[in-house]
This record gives sequence, C-alpha cells and structure tokens, in this order.
Amino acid sequence: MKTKLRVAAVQMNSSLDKAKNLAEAERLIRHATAGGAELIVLPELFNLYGDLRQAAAKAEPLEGPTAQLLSALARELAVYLVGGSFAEVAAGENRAYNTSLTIDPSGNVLATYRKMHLFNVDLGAELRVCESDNLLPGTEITCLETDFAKLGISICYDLRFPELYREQASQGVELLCIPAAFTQRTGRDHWELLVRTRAVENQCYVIAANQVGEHAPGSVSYGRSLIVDPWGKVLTEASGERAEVVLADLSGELLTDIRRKLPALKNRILP
Ligand SMILES: NC(=O)CC(=O)C(=O)O
Repeated sequence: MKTKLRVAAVQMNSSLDKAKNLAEAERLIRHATAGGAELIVLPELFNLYGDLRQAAAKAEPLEGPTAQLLSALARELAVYLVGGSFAEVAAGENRAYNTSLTIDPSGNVLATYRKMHLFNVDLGAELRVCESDNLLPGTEITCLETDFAKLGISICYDLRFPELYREQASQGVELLCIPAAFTQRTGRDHWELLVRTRAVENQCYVIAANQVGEHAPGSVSYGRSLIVDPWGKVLTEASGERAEVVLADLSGELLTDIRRKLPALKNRILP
C-alpha cells in the first residue's frame, strides 16, 4: 500500500429525483477533491433512493448516464471513484442488479461489483424490506489492484457476512470500500460495530460511505459514514443528520506495521 493516501467518504441524502441526486453527487465529489481526496467512495444507490421499485424501473445500462457522469468526473478531477451503486438493467429481467463501478483517474472502469447479499428482513412494523422483490443478487467477489492499494468492494448488507471479507483479505486486499444505505433502525446498534469489526479481523482500512436521513416515507438511513484504520480506530465519522464529506489520511506504513506486529492473518489455522 502507498505510504500516504487521502481518501473521502461521501454521505448523501438521496431521493427519488435522479437529476437532483446526480447534481448533488457531483457537488460533493468536487468538494472532496478540493479537500485533497485521491480516492472517493459514494453511498449505495446514490442516484435514486427511497423506493426500490422505482430504482429498478429506472435502472440504467452499465454505460448509462450515471456511469458516464462518474467517468467524466473521475477523468476531469483525476481521482479514483468508487461510484457507490446504481440499479443496473439485467437483460430479460424485471429486476435490476445493485451495481458499483470503480473508476480510475483516466475515467476507465476498473471493476464492476454487483451486491451479493440482498437485504430481506422483517423486524415487524418498524422495518420490513425485501430487496429480492426488485433486485437480483450478484455472484462475483470483487478485488482490484490500483496504484496505491489493493481494494475490495462490497455493498451495505454484505457487511454482515464475514466470509466475503475474509476471502477479500486472503486475496491481498488492504482497503475495503463499502457503499451503504444502512437503515436508521439497524444502524444505531450494528453499523459502527460491523465496520470496525471488518477492519480489525481483516487488518484492513475501511471506507464506509452511508446514506443519511429520510429519503421517502418509511425509508430512513443512519448516516455516520466512517473511515476506520486496520487497528479498528475510527479516523473520521460523519454526522447522522446531513449530506457531507469526511476525509482521512491512510498510511501504508501503519498497515504493514500492524500486520507485522500482530500477524493474525498469517496465524490462521482453519481454512
Ligand atoms: N440496507 C442494507 O442493505 C443493510 C442494512 O441496513 C442492515 O444490514 O442493517
């Protein structure tokens, strides 16, 4: 991993208005680069959030307007973008993939990840979600090399499945990028706990960019986007109130030092 790297988590309050969400994403990406970010992570379904039926109905192809905007911004600003996610058209299906593109500073797509674990939960009147009604699961684990670190991409509910991250760590990942729309109801008890746990158990940096606030009636996200170091220390945390950008400086030396002094990844016995 590169010695020093400034990264950003973009927290958004996306709505059902796609044009407005794209304009807001652009504003926040420009703000992050003005702060010196070299890698920027957006939240899950940043271009339209609050009603999965509408998101699926307005799904885009891989080279659609959302991807084109991300690519143009990455090129113009010369940054790496983990472009949150958007609903991607799936041929012959009325459901969509929940897809994250990672784009390099030349505007090229380096990786495409489709959310593997779909959030199907019933917590009674407080929270009922069945993503499978409108979304299709992906099947591929995604790790990629960049100039500065090896990245692992995942999305939101994936956070609850440690085997995914253990596989990414086994493939040499150093920085976990996690776009999310973690709910208010579950987030207050589980968000920080899960993000920090994934960092500690895999000795990785984590950038977890969340949605925040009310998106549509009954759809509320927890916010508190986090950047965590491989010791599990929170380097920066956003509020639970508003759209904002948080920045942190990552150190390749710290990651190497932690892995050398406490070689838990090497000390594994079970497969
Ligand atoms: N929204 C999600 O995909 C996941 C979530 O909110 C949770 O796991 O809790």
